[in-house]
Amino acid sequence: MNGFGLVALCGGLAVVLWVLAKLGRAFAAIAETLAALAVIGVALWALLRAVGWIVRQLVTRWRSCLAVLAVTAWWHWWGWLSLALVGGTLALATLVWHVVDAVGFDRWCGRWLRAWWLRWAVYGRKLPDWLHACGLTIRDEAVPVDVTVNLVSRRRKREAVAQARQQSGVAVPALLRVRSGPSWDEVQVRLVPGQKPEDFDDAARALATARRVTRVQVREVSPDVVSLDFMRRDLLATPVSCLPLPDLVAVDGTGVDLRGVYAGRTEYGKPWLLPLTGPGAHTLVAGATGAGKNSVMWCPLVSAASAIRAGVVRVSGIDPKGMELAYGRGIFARYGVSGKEALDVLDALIDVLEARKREFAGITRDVPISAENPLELLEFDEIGALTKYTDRKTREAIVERLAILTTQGRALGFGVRGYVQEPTKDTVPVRELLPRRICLRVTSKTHVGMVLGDGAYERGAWANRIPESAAGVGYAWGEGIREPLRVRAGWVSDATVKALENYVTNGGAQVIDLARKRREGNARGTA
Ligand SMILES: Nc1ncnc2c1ncn2[C@@H]1O[C@H](COP(=O)(O)OP(=O)(O)OP(=O)(O)O)[C@@H](O)[C@H]1O
Repeated sequence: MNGFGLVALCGGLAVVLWVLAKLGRAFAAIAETLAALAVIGVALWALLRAVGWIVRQLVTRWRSCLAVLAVTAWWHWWGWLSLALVGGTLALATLVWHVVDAVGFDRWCGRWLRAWWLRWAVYGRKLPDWLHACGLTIRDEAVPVDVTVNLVSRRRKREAVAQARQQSGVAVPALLRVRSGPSWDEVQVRLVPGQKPEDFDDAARALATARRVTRVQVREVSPDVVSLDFMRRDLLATPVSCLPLPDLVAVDGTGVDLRGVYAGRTEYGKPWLLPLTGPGAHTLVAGATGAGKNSVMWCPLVSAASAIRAGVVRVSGIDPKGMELAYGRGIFARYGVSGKEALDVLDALIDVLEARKREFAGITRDVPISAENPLELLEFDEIGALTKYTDRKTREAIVERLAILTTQGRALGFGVRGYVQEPTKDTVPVRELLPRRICLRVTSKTHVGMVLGDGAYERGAWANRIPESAAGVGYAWGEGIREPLRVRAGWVSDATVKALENYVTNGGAQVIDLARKRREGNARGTA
């Protein structure tokens, strides 16, 4: 290579080196810019997430946020000592209030504090896990599941599982609201697409186990919101009393609303009202022996005592056992024990029904209840004894008359209430004609469906699990009750039945002598 070639080579190398150096600098500047942009981007992203979190907390937990803000502001301006003093005084005042007036405290303060605490400490933290464990989450199958479990500690493990669940596309119903009553927590959740309220019905028992309570009631609040009601305390654990008999002197009118008379207490601590007239007055009460069917019969009668006394309600009784109703015989205007006597009672009622039809046809669509046209209430104890376990002719005649009374009776002022141990269609052929159903303790899960209808057990009517010690406890469903309602009938002692008899008869039984009427009728027929 000559001198010129060498110079050209060196020159070329120098140019390449210069270009490379320029390129290196340009790349370094680009990389620096990208790194700076990445840092700014990450910082912005973190900031946005933080702002989003704060806004979410402010919206969803505004009370807690306000409390934290107030405490911080107090600390900042007036110092920790005054804050501790005020906090201590408030805590002491709350404690005294609770001790002096527990009911008032719970109503005005306790339930808010408890709801707030339960949301933070229990439902907010644990509900997503319970819902997931009970199969109440929806997983997006398109996203691969990647669960990482950290075994270091239970808390870290739970966080890791929760995070894994989030990352794996699992949609968990959102917790909307927690309310806490004296015995129930109402926890509202929003369903995720793909879920239906029935899914929660099916999981009710599993949820109860997860929360370690004996009962969970699922209520549909709106199409996509359900309330999971957790029963913390059983308000029906002890017997419920019936109403006292009215003061004889004080009663001028009847003062009884027959569309809803007191029959006991509901599991929510409210009075349980049963209609004796109007839609849904015909009632079927089912329960195994000793379940407390008679308190469902006596308690409303005690509540309607002044109306019975005033003649606005006329009670008839069919008592195949000849024991239960016989104890308050004077209360019943008509009374029968045997199949034949039962037919007499039913025929007498049908006579009144026909007479009312003739009198009111074309005048009114509903017979007004009054002393002239009283509510004719039929109490039919052990209905199965005469609708199944008797001779075929009597059985058919009784079923036929019951069908007439139940299908035509409502508008004409008649109410039929039947009590049965075995609620099969075979035993009570008129079962479907008694729309209001009450299921006390029964011996089998299938009986729950027979009494309350399909799906009642799944929706929380666990009547086969009522303990023998809880006589009078049962589930009511039908007419105006959206979810099975746990109730306990008011306990009526023998002395109260006697007092009721004495009260409504004004000291002496006023009964219609059906046998004499029949004899008179026969005599008229022969003449
Ligand atoms: N509401 C109630 N609260 C507490 N105890 C009750 C209640 N109702 C009934 N009992 C008690 O339970 C027992 C059985 O009640 P009851 O006679 O009403 O049962 P039943 O369902 O009519 O049984 P059977 O069909 O055998 O006559 C009674 O001894 C009574 O003391």
